[in-house]
Amino acid sequence: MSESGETALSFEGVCKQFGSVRAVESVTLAIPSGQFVALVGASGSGKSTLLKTVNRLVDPDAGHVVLQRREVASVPLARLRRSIGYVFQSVGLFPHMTVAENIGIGPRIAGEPVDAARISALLELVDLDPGMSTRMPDELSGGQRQRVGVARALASEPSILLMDEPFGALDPVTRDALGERVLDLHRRLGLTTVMVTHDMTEALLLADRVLVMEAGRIVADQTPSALVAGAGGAAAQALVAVPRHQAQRLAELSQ
Ligand SMILES: Nc1ncnc2c1ncn2[C@@H]1O[C@H](COP(=O)(O)OP(=O)(O)OP(=O)(O)O)[C@@H](O)[C@H]1O
Repeated sequence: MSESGETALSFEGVCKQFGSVRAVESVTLAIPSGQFVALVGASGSGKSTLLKTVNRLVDPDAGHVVLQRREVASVPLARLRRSIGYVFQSVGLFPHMTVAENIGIGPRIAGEPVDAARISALLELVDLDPGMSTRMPDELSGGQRQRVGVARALASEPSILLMDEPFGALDPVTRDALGERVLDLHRRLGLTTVMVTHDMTEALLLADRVLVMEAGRIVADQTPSALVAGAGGAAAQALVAVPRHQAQRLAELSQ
């Protein structure tokens, strides 16, 4: 972790309701620059909704979201989204565009197209052969597509990376390798990263800090080592019980 002490992203009393569902309920939180945060919790607890308030895919009913000292609501939408790398589970590559065109789409829309050397460098960042730049998305494996999604998210040189279940659809080996790669990029590029995941093992192994959401609220805010040591309360410990139990069973097998 290379935290500068400066706050990169903060939520102040953020609320979002859909009809009668209180998806996000009074979330107040500050994320220092350079931190890798995992956001975990049961399905429907509000993780994606909270993440989407940062790039304004969701506008809160109340409260403020502040990114790099500017309230996101006051930043022109295109500029805001260019300053944020966003990776989501379904990747959303354009099927009729090559890998290179997909990676360069953000800068191109902004009128600052990237050259072939930059595309190659971005592909290398995510461990893909630059020769893949001319392929179409349907000529890639799921893991390769997700790597292209990460390269695309990094193309505008964002300082913050938001990931919503980025590895959810991948096999465990690919998932592990890509998680390590993203952690490496997070460190090397000095990013601030917020990752939504259902996988507590992934959260514990990748993040500096784990936030647990329940019914729209943050109910635990702990380091991985504190969580493993038993901190965070009942909801957090119910999630930690899964990897703990698996680790015990594996240890028994090796005896
Ligand atoms: N656009 C929407 N319209 C109506 N309800 C919504 C909308 N988006 C989310 N919700 C509801 O808000 C609640 C929180 O949803 P959200 O997607 O943030 O949860 P989550 O923790 O990310 O869930 P999952 O882990 O299943 O992705 C859920 O009850 C969901 O049905």
